[in-house]
Amino acid sequence: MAEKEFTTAELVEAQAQVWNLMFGYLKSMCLKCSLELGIADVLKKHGKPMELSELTSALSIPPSKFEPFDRFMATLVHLELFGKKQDDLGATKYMLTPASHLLVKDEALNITPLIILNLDPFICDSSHVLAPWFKSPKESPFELYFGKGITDVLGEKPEFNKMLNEGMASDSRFVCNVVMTSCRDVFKGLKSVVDVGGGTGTMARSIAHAFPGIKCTVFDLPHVIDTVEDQQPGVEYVGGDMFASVPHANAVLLKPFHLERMGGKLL
Ligand SMILES: C[S@@+](CC[C@H](N)C(=O)[O-])C[C@H]1O[C@@H](n2cnc3c(N)ncnc32)[C@H](O)[C@@H]1O
Repeated sequence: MAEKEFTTAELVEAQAQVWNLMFGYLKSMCLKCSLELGIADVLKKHGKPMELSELTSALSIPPSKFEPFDRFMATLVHLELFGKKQDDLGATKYMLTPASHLLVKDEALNITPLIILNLDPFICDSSHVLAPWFKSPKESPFELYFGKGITDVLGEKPEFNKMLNEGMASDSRFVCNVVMTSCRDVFKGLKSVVDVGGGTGTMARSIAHAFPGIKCTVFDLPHVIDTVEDQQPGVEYVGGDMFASVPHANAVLLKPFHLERMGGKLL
């Protein structure tokens, strides 16, 4: 059967689609840049919408970068990371949106450590070798890129281990808040819970705090459990390999597991 011919209009639309994919990484980099500049923190501290000149002054952006910064803010507004409105005098003012609220560092529910983790070259770089990975015997792109699995690298490099644990803990704080306010019923009747791959135990600590009658266990690889400094009484910490055995409990919590980080073993 002859291959379907595409119309010029379809191909022009397709080109826009491919361009969108081609430059998709810039959305992530804009998020990273806004975090590093501390735009959300400055807006939060100011307490009300800010004009561009106020933002550039608070962020110490030099005049030579005013124009690109203006375009950068327009991009962030387009991405709905920040909002803008005109005041009564017609001046454009920038403000926080729910998304940028999550970037404010001194807010309890900020998820900045998770963003820092996932946009660090340590995590991103191996995505450049996806194609060779499909044709290689390596278990993960990470292993192909770094020559060893992420667990081995984390065991050797405490700074990455710390970044991973802080990133996951910030995600857990967020999820805990949502679960504890909206899904409390799932814990009804439980006497014990084991958080498998529970990291530093943020989730288990919250459950133990909210439901003192539930025995909570954090189960993770030994090198992770060994680094937990503030082990809370009432929460048990157990090091081990989930593929060997898991401590017994009424319920098992798995949150969230990246297959690549598990060496692809769950695939
Ligand atoms: C993506 S993190 C999630 C951490 C935590 N559940 C959270 O949401 O913040 C995955 C966790 O699984 C742990 N892990 C990986 N392989 C494991 C294994 N074989 N046995 C137990 N834990 C493992 C990692 O050390 C890491 O802490």
